[in-house]
Amino acid sequence: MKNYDLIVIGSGPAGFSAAMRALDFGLSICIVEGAHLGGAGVMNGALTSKTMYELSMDYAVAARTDRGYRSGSLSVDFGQVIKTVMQAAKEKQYQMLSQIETFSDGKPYPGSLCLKRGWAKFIDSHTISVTGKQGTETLKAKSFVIATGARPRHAPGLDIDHERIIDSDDLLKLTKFPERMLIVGSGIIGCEMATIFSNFKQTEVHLLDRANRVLPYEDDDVSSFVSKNLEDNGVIIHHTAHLRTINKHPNHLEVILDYDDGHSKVIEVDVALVAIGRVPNTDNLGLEEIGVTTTERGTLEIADHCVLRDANNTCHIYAAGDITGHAQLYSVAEFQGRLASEQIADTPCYPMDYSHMSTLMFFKPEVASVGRNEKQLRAANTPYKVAYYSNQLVNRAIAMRSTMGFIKIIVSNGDEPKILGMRAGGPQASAYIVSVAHLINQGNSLVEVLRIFYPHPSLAEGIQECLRTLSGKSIYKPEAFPEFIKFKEWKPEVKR
Ligand SMILES: Cc1cc2nc3c(=O)[nH]c(=O)nc-3n(C[C@H](O)[C@H](O)[C@H](O)COP(=O)(O)OP(=O)(O)OC[C@H]3O[C@@H](n4cnc5c(N)ncnc54)[C@H](O)[C@@H]3O)c2cc1C
Ligand SMILES: NC(=O)c1ccc[n+]([C@@H]2O[C@H](COP(=O)([O-])OP(=O)(O)OC[C@H]3O[C@@H](n4cnc5c(N)ncnc54)[C@H](O)[C@@H]3O)[C@@H](O)[C@H]2O)c1
Repeated sequence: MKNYDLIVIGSGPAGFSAAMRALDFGLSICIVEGAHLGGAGVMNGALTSKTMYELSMDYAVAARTDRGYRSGSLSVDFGQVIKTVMQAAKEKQYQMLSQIETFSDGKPYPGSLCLKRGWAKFIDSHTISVTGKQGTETLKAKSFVIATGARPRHAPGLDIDHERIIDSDDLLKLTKFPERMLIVGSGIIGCEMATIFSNFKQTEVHLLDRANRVLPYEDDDVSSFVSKNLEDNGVIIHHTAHLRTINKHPNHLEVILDYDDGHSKVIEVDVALVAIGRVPNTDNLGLEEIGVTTTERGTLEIADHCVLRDANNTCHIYAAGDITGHAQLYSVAEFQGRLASEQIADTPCYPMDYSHMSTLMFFKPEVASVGRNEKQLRAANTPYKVAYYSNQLVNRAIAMRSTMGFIKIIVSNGDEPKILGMRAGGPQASAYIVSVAHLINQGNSLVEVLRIFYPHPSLAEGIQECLRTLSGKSIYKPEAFPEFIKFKEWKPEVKR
C-alpha cells in the first residue's frame, strides 16, 4: 500500500494550492479528485462563469447603438459560447496536469506529485479508500488536507431535474439560450447569471428576490445600485417574492410567486435556475471513522492554521476552502490550502487575516468589496465615518462615457482614522480594489494614505477623492455636488 507524506482530498483551489505548497517542502503528495480537476475554481464555477461573463460583456458592447458605431447583423450562437467556455476550462486543466506530470514520481526534483481519480473516504485516521472507475484502492499518509468544497444547495420541495429546473452545475449542459428564465436566489451567483443572460439579450430574465434587496448582506446603497443596473439591463426583478411552486408542463414551466403584501403572480418560463447558496461536501467522507463531527452548518471547524478543531485531536488532518465555512471564495480557499501545507511542514507562517479579504462581483458594471461594510460595523456597534464619491466626477469615467459607478470608503472614527472597508462599483473596480486591501493590511492612517500619488486619468482617482472627502479636503465639494459626494458619521446610540 502506497504511503505518502500528504494526501489532499479535492483538487479545487484549496486542494491544488495545498499540494503545490507542500511540493516546495519536498513532500510526497497524492491529490485525490472524484470529479473535475480544479473543482469549482475551474468547472461549473469561477473560471467557466467568468469566461461566459466576459463573452456576454463583449456582446453587450458590440450591441450598443448609442456611441456612433453600429454593428451589422449581430448574432450569437449558444453552442459556440459553451465551446469557448469549455476551451478556457480545458486550458487551465491542462496547465494543472502539466505541473502534476512535471513533478510525478521519478522526476529529478525534490518532492513528488500524483493524481488519483476517484472518491476518497476515510477508513481510519491515516488511511483512505479511493473508489473510481478502476475499482477501489487503499492509500496511507502522514497528513491530510480535506478540500472537498461545496455543491449547490437544493431547497426542500424544489424538484431539480437538471434539465429544466437546474442549478449552477447544469448551466453548461443547456443546449440553447432559454427564451425565458427564472433565477431563484439573488445572491452573487443569481445576480451574475442574471447579468450574463441579460447581456446576451436572447433571454427574458426573471430574478426572484425574496429579501426585497439583491445581495442582502451588502449595504442598501450597494444593493440598490446592483438592482437598478440589472433592471436597466432588462432583468425583471420580483422583489419580496417567494416561490410557492413550479408546475412542469410539456413546453413550459408555470411558476407561482407569493409576494409579502399578500398578492400572488403566475409567470411562465422555460428554465428555472436555483442559486440559493452552496453546502459543504462532507457526506460520504467517512468522517465518523476518524471521529470528526461537522458544525450545524455542515462545515469543518478549523483553527488559525487550518488544522481541524476537533475533540479527538486529529492534529495531522487539516481542512481548507469552502468546506471550512469561511467566505466561499477562490482566494480564501487558495490561501487556506497553502497555509495548511506550511503548517504540515512545520514552517513559520502568518495566521489568516480576513480583514482585508476582497470579493469581485461580475455584474454590469462590476462591483468589488474589501473589508467591512456599514451593516457589519453597526451590528458590532463600531463607530465609523463613510464617504461616497460618484464616478460622475472622475475624468477617466467621463472619457469612457461610463459614469455609472462609485467609490465608498469607510474609516474608523478615532483621532487617526484608518480604512475599515471599501465598496466600489463601475468599470475596472475589480482591478483597483486590491490597492485598498493593501492599505487595510498595512494599517496606515488616513493622513499617511493621502500621500500616495494616483495616476491620471485613472478610475482609481475616485479612491483618492473619496479619501480626501473623509478628511474634508476633496477638490470637488459635497456642497456643490450633493448627489455625487456624500459624507456621513455613525455612532452607536448611548443607552441610558
Ligand atoms: C458559479 C460559481 C462562480 C464562482 N465565481 C467565483 C469568483 O468569481 N470568484 C471567487 O473568488 N469565487 C468564485 N466562486 C467560488 C469558488 O469557486 C469556490 O470558493 C472555490 O472553488 C472553493 O474551492 P475549494 O477548493 O474549497 O472547493 P472546490 O473548488 O469545490 O473543489 C473541491 C473538489 O473536491 C472534489 N471532491 C469532493 N469530495 C471528494 C471526495 N470525497 N473525494 C475526492 N474528491 C472530492 C470535488 O469534485 C471538487 O473538485 C464561484 C463559485 C461558483 C459555483
Ligand atoms: N464573484 C464571486 O466572488 C462569486 C461568484 C459566484 C459565487 N461565489 C460564491 O459562491 C457562493 C454561493 O453563491 P450563491 O449566490 O448561491 O449564494 P449567496 O449566499 O450569495 O446567495 C444566496 C441567495 O439566495 C437567497 N435564498 C436562500 N434561500 C432561498 C430560497 N429558499 N428561496 C429564494 N431565495 C433564497 C438568499 O436570500 C440569497 O440572496 C457565494 O457565497 C460566493 O461566496 C462567489
